[in-house]
Amino acid sequence: MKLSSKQVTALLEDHNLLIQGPEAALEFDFLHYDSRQVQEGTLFVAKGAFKKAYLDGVTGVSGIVADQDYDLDLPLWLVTDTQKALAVLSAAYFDYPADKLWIGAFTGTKGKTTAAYFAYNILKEATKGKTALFSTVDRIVGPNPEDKKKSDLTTPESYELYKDMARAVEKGMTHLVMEVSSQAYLKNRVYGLRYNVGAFLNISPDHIGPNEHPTFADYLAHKEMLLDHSDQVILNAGMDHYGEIFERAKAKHDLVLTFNREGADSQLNAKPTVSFRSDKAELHDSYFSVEDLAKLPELTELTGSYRLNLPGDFNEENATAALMMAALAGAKQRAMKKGLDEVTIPGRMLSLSLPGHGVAFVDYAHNYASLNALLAFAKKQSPEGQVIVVLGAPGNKGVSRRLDFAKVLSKQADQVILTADDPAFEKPEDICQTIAEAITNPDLTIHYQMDRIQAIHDAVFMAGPNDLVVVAGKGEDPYQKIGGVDTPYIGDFAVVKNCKEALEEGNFHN
Ligand SMILES: CC(=O)N[C@H]1[C@@H](OP(=O)(O)OP(=O)(O)OC[C@H]2O[C@@H](n3ccc(=O)[nH]c3=O)[C@H](O)[C@@H]2O)O[C@H](CO)[C@@H](O)[C@@H]1O[C@H](C)C(=O)N[C@@H](C)C(=O)N[C@H](CCC(=O)O)C(=O)O
Ligand SMILES: Nc1ncnc2c1ncn2[C@@H]1O[C@H](COP(=O)(O)OP(=O)(O)OP(=O)(O)O)[C@@H](O)[C@H]1O
Repeated sequence: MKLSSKQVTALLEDHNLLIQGPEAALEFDFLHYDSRQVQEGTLFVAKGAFKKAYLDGVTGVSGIVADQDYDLDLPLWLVTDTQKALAVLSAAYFDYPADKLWIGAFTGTKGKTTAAYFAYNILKEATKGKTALFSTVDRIVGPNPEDKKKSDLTTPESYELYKDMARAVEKGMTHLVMEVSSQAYLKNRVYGLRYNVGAFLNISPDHIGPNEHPTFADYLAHKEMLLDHSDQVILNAGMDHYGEIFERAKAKHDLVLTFNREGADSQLNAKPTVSFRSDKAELHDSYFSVEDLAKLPELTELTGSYRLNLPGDFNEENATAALMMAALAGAKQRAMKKGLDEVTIPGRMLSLSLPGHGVAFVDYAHNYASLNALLAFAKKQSPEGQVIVVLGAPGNKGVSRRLDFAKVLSKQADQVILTADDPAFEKPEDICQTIAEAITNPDLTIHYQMDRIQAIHDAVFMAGPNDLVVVAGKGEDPYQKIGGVDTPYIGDFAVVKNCKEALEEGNFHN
């Protein structure tokens, strides 16, 4: 893969990004945006919080794309937007891999990872293993263990995005399911990228603050951009702000596919394209049915009953979106049923029965909307027992979550053990104190245990046979952020599993 200076100039001109470029005819063997990755013959894109000092002593850069003249004695392409420039150049450098893949994208405040795993599992089945997944948890570019790596961002930098797409194409993948964060649009990581299908799951205030979105309106506007860049769109007709989001979708699409729970209030007085209903909600899985009310030819495989290998009524919503996306990609019902029947997602709604101590859920819920959905489900499932929650809140970020958690706990929990959750540079005791002080329900029993492993043990120990233990916030995260360090942690699910094993061996003591 190479780029010529002529190509670079033409690409930047085509996208109206070029202010001024060099005359010399050059050939670049490599493209990058990080000085630590430079190789011989690199065209370097200086983006974001780049500092000239990063290139001190670095050899190999033979041209630079920047939005200012760093006085580097290198051929310079001066551009209006370096992030867009990186996206455009990366797509070309990796030979436009997006054009060789069917791409389905999910956005929303909650459920992106879950719905993406559902659609991936179905499409993997439907395409006989030729589906890739770019999620917050894993990036999977092929069928073998070495084709899977942990993600650093929900939606990667454009360069990484196209690099991994190219790897997926090289490995024979034909389909890709990905998550698209609002930040990806804000930072132009997905500038110029089109999706075959884009699904909008829900929206509630989140990601508002320094380095993210200045306001909710800005957050929503960036999420809505997915609708402009998708050939077909799927909307949850039950979500907040549906009217506005529907209008935005309608402006670009003759047909907007929608879904809603059977019997839910119809927003905009319109019947959704697809409805779903719970048939049986269990503690470890759920059974639900989906109906294509609009009788669209592209959704003929959809109508039917499904078993979802995960509990949570909100997951039926995620699953319906995933089923619609898979149907639009041409999946057959057999693949849809099998995909959902077998799916598991790292750290999302993992459940374990604890002999004599009820059932435990380990879940990644870490903001108001997700904790509320999770505890509402848990409360519904344990009419005879108590909901015992183990949680904390992170330090030095998302401070408003502390009050949000107190609000949800006050409504939906019977006991809470407040503990550490990525305290960073704050004291977990202080964070827990803030949560406790905002709890308004005098009947909610509050315990404190800063050692997270011990806190989970305590919760299991105090749970009776009809109780539910909910361990929220970290899922299977393998570390705790303490000070500036990612301190290894065995993960909430492993702790609960150890408790279960000890209970089974009659060896569980507190
Ligand atoms: C605010 C934001 O989006 N920042 C992202 C952005 O940072 P940036 O461009 O300023 O890059 P930087 O890391 O500060 O460094 C500046 C430039 O200098 C380069 N550099 C840096 C050091 C060096 O020695 N040499 C060098 O050349 C870097 O490669 C970079 O190009 O680009 C970086 C990758 O190029 C991202 O890692 C970084 O995400 C940060 C880590 C982040 O936490 N982002 C969060 C807010 C985020 O994007 N979250 C969403 C999820 C939202 C959701 O859950 O819905 C996501 O999509 O993950
Ligand atoms: N449709 C939904 N509505 C409300 N809560 C949900 C929904 N789907 C999932 N959740 C809750 O949110 C948590 C996070 O889900 P998931 O990781 O799928 O969302 P996400 O959009 O990828 O989140 P993030 O942006 O924080 O990574 C889950 O563990 C669950 O508790």
